[in-house]
Amino acid sequence: MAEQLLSIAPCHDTLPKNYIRPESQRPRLSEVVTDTNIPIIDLSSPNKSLIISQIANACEKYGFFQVVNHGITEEMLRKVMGIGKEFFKLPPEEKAKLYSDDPAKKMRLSTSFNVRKETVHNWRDYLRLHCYPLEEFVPDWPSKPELFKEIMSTYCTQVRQLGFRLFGYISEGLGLETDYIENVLGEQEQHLAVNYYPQCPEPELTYGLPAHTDPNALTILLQDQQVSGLQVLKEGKWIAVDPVPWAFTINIGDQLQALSNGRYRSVWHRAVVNSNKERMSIASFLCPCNSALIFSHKCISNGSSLSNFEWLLCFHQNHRNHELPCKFVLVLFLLVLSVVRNLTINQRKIKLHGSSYFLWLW
Ligand SMILES: O=C(O)CCC(=O)C(=O)O
Ligand SMILES: [Fe+2]
Repeated sequence: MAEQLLSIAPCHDTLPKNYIRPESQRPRLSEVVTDTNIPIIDLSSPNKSLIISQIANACEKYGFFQVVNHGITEEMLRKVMGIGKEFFKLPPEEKAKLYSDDPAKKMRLSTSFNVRKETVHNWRDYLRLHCYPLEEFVPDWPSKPELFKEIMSTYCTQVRQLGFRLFGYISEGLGLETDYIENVLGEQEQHLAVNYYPQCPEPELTYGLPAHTDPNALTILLQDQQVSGLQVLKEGKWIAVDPVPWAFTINIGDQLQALSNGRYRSVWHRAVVNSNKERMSIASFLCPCNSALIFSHKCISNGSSLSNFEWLLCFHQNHRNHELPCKFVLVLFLLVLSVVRNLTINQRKIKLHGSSYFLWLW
């Protein structure tokens, strides 16, 4: 029901019960570290091998980095942020028309994460759009605000180009051909999420988005310029990734972790909320095409064939939208496969990602 949208509901003085996390799962905001070491990489440097090595280093150590002088103009980014904010200020009846809680929908305005299944909600509304190929999806995008389609489609095209440039640097950093990752991922899907986190009466008790890794290949995030909220997990501590003016925050997703045989990490991250300012972020997700088989290159995986971890990701990618009985068979198949095949990467990683895989799948 559209009334569940936080951007429609009247302001709350206290946090409604169904947003309150159990004590042990709360964000403990006072323990968050402000680490200025999350790498900031200047993409305009004439020294390409320096860019490649900085990105490789960031991917291995952090799984996260920010890029500046990335080629997308400040004017464009201001327009995108502006139109996103305008969208969430539309009158309730306009937003209600776009509301859906069906995760299979390729254009939906929704709230929290998956309101149909979850017991505790997140303090977030979001507009989720499929963006590639544009001509297929743009006709169904919101027609208000008036310039929404025009600005967002230009933005998506530019972000895609930036993503491909980054794939080139990441491939080279792994010792592969420049176009290796682009070729493996195939005719990539691209999704966009405009995340809107309203002011929250009790930010200590809830999340905008709880800890997760991104299941796609690469995420290109435009953060709110005024308000921080993104945090990444490093060595057991949550580190705030404060916005750098008009930078993009880039993170490695699970598919690139698999492709790099775990050398580059898809890092746990979360978004927290605050009591005095609303926040917005715009995430662009580059995803392999549905038929892509993600496995690590033999140079990275020491000549081994598909590991279980890679199989999990392949199956996740290809079957995540299937109905429950089909998923059940797939999970059984995976379990048998796990036993039959000798694991080629260390057990701990497989277990960790196996469990996050099961979370997505269900
Ligand atoms: O809002 C943010 O800073 C994080 C968003 C995010 O992690 C996501 O959309 O997957
Ligand atoms: Fe994320």
